[in-house]
Amino acid sequence: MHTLHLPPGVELQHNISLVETANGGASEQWVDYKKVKFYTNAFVIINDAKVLLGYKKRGFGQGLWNGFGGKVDPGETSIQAAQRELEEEAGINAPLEHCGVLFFVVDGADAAFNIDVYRANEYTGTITETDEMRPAWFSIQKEMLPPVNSHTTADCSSTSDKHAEGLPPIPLGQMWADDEFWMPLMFSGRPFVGRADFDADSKMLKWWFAATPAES
Ligand SMILES: Nc1nc2c([nH]c(=O)n2[C@H]2C[C@H](O)[C@@H](COP(=O)(O)OP(=O)(O)OP(=O)(O)O)O2)c(=O)[nH]1
Repeated sequence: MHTLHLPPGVELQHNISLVETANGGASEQWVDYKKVKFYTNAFVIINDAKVLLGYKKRGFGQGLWNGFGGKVDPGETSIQAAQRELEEEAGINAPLEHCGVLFFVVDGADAAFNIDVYRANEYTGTITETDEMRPAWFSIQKEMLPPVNSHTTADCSSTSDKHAEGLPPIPLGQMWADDEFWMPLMFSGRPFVGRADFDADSKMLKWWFAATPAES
């Protein structure tokens, strides 16, 4: 297998084999960055049918739907930060599992974001709106499942699952533009890495994603 050329900032924690799943953008070059800050982003996914997102009411990413997360504080591990942020922003606890790493650069920002992405299939507690986030459930539309799975999902459309009945589909038009590339990898349980660069107006300039090979 040929060696993948990882974009600057994307590092592999383990020696896993990866296949490229997406790349593109009008820019030739990746945006330069001087330092890196560490963040988390967590998703609760029930029965592969619905996902909990939060509407960001203020601050960075205001007006967008996203998982729950934020900065890793000094003295905290990434998983501790992910659990704390999920509780602070949605009022719940969940057995989070690491599922991917996203490297995110905004042109002109002082630091790049290294985002550990987590998922869980269950949660405890009462989902609660906070000053920062308004949580809501969305059904996982079939298009968010990778094509390789389409033959296995044809007879059991996730949107017809009783857990997702009546829910709106994931609002990709009101989310960060890179999410459509890696969310399907998260839903299919394929560990992923990727990088997305944005200009100051949140337009995506360049992107690259890879994941472990899909099971055939
Ligand atoms: N889905 C998605 N999330 C992203 C992208 N870029 C990006 O920073 N995020 C996430 C990572 C974090 O969960 C969140 C930014 O964190 P934040 O702005 O809430 O962090 P913060 O420092 O205010 O956190 P806090 O500790 O004050 O809660 O946005 C992206 O391209 N897609």
